[in-house]
Amino acid sequence: MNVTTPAGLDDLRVIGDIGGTHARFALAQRGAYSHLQRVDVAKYDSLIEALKDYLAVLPSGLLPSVAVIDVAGPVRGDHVKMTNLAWSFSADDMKHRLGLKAFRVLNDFAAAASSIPYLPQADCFPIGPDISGVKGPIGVVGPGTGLGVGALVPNGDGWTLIPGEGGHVSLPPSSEIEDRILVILRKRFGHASAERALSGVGLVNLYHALCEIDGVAAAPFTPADVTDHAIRGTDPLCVKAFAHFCEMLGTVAGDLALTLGASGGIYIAGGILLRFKEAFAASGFRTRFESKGRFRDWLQTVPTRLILEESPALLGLANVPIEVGV
Ligand SMILES: Nc1ncnc2c1ncn2[C@@H]1O[C@H](COP(=O)(O)OP(=O)(O)OP(=O)(O)O)[C@@H](O)[C@H]1O
Repeated sequence: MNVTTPAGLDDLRVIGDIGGTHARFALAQRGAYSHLQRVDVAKYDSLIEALKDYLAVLPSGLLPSVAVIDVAGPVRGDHVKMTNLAWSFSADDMKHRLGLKAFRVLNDFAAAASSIPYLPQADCFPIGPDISGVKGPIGVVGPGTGLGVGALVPNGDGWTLIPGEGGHVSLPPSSEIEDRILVILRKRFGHASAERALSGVGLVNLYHALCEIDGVAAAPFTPADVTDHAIRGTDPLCVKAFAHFCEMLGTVAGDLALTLGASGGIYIAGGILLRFKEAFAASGFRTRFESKGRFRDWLQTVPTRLILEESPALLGLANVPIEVGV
């Protein structure tokens, strides 16, 4: 007989947040997690190798019976393929090979969104006015290796999770210079998605486009070089690239708020901006977020917050329900 435990929070679960650059593994039970380990995904050819290495060094007696994993990419059915990493797997096959009772896979920004109700206030840094007491749908957007987008919609006492691929919406330019940036990115990529500008590589794409517009040779900068020069003010085109990055993110976040009717707020996640919270708060992000013509008044009531937790998805994975067959 197949009995199901609706939440499955009592089972010791191994959780994993698999990004395009790092994977973070931990153990979770009753909504809290411990034994966090971050690994470089480039060191492994597959998820099972990385997961087995993590499980092998756990203290004896800690044997998870279920797994809840998120990946950067769409999750449709049993076979999962990541967008920015050459890993693919079958959830059912993983369950059997690891001898687990259940193996659930979510999109990484669905996992990040599901953490919002559990995030301590200290981990939410207001960008713009500190608006509290809001209710309603919540959006999450996060530049990292790619651009992740997810949402939570209130449903009775709980939430419905909306995974999507909002990082691949078309890039919305909102000024003459951004129109020119868009033309350059479209020539290069065909479809110029938001992710082409709003990610680690996107920062470099913006810098290159600005060099082309100014007719100067681009230096071989990494994303970290671009932000380093921007924050220290040592390269004017890096300063501009970071400014456009924040403003374009404001446009995308405002679009998400309007599309969802996100009166509960828009949260910014991802590994890039939490390194620069003051510079981000001082940027044109919030002004751009509110610049939506007749909807400015409404957007002024919507909070925008930077998540300071490095991997909010883990908190989401520790709390999502999982059906455990016994
Ligand atoms: N200081 C920095 N400034 C700008 N971009 C950076 C910086 N450090 C890393 N990045 C870029 O951020 C992206 C994500 O790297 P990060 O180290 O945040 O990994 P992560 O948190 O595991 O993200 P993901 O889950 O997307 O893999 C990469 O494209 C990387 O080049």
